[in-house]
Amino acid sequence: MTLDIKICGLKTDDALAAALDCGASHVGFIFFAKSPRNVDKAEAGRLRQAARERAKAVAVTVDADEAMLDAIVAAMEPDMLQLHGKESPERVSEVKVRYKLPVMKAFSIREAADFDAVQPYYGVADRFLFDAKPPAGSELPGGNGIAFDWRLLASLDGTVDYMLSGGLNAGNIGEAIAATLSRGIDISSGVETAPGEKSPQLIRDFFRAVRAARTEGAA
Ligand SMILES: O=C(O)c1ccccc1NCC(=O)[C@H](O)[C@H](O)COP(=O)(O)O
Repeated sequence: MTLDIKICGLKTDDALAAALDCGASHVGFIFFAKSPRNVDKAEAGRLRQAARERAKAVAVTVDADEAMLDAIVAAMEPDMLQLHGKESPERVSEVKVRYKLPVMKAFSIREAADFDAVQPYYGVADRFLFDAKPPAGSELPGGNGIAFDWRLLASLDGTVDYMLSGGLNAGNIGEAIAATLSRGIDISSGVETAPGEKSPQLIRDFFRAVRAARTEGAA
């Protein structure tokens, strides 16, 4: 089974190049002013050119309105939209129709009951992203570098297409892959030296750890 790998919160040419050279399937750009990973629309449009034909460019937004989404879509021509706020199923549908793009809907998970919120989005969102619930006081719905209990994912039907996210890094990705049926993984702060500062070396280390875990799992 292939495993999609999304490197999120990219802002620089060297980090993007490392992600693409390592074989990232998805590269994410954050449009959220309070995030240290927030990127200017035009800059994201410039950066995403390198990803064409190599990886899917994902625009990550939080409860964005039409004006903001229109501007992002026009400036960077994403391949996918990641909705990381409290967007309702109706809103996800509207966004899909308006932009004719696949939508990945993010959910914050801390306990089993958090998966109850996912049900109304089946058949609406194209993919799910399960991330850890932000810690108290965090202004960021994502990118907090904390993991949730992956055993909770066992309650999901095996056909659910999701990306596992939250607090992944080269040290724990082997355990994460072994513990879940995830078809995709998503990482941000685990390949940073400081909030928003992606490290090409940490990106390479992460991919090396993924490859080692997959080889081990296949043996
Ligand atoms: O990363 C951010 O700063 C961010 C801000 C607002 C909404 C979403 C955000 N990130 C979304 C992602 O897809 C991250 O990769 C995901 O939350 C995992 O982050 P991390 O735990 O740091 O690996």
